Amino acid sequence: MTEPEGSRARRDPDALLARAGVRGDRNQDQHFLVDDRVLDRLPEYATAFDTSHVLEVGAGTGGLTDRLLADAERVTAVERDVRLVEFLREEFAGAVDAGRLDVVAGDALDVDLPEFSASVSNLPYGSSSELLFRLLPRERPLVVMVQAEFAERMVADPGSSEYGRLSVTAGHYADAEIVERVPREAFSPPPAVESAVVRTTPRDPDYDVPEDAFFAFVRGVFTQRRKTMRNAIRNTTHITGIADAAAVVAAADEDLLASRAGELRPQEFAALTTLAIEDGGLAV
Ligand SMILES: C[S@@+](CC[C@H](N)C(=O)[O-])C[C@H]1O[C@@H](n2cnc3c(N)ncnc32)[C@H](O)[C@@H]1O
Repeated sequence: MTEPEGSRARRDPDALLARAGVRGDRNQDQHFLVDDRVLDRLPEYATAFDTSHVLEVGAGTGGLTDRLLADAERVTAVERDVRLVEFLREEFAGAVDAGRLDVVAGDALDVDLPEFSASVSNLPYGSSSELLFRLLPRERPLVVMVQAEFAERMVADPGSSEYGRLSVTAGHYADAEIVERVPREAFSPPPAVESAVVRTTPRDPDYDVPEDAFFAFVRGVFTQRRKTMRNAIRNTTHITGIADAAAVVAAADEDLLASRAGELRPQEFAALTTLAIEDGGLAV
């Protein structure tokens, strides 16, 4: 009989790599976590959350999957590399047969995602941004390993050089914090740069705005982050979808118009988006 995952010693990540018979391919964003202490800590960052169904994006050789199965009732692990999908299904056959693990083969940007209660993932760095734009709107807690510089952009405050569209998006959906920095040596092969673990806790924003219009506005004006908002609004109608930029500029607060996108708080973008809808013909 297969031992229940919760009661067994954790799998050695080097042994998993050896059994899988693969080497991480940098071109496929394959940097496997081989530091036991980091692997053990990742699920601990999610202990305050509902872990009845944990989503793991990019399961690799299963070092993290193994730790997640120890705590979670169910895990869905998405993996794009078919060799690794086959390996995971064999290595974790007991959990698969028990209905506790579903290994989904495919690109996490395209596959149908389940109704997960939280996600704990060592994300493929090349797709971190698109993956977060997919995961954050699901309004579930996330514990994600990303490049350190990316993590800093996620948690950045207005006025800092790291503040941008990613910070506004993360801040719209959640409180985001860096909980750990992880050196390159924790991975095989080591990535080019340091990594960090970010935890996001979902909450409602303290403003009310139609989301599609808000994100179209934010996406547009950040393409002109060196310009004042007055010029950014005028120059980006092809991205924002504003029909009458002059009307928005005429109605907007002078201080906001003289600022740059990197200085505005999410609620100020929301106020300008509302003007763009009411006066500038921005569709919702
Ligand atoms: C950084 S590795 C993490 C592996 C494992 N979770 C670990 O911590 O050791 C990222 C994994 O995501 C897979 N991957 C890359 N892009 C992907 C995508 N778009 N969708 C699903 N998996 C992807 C890679 O094959 C790789 O196994």
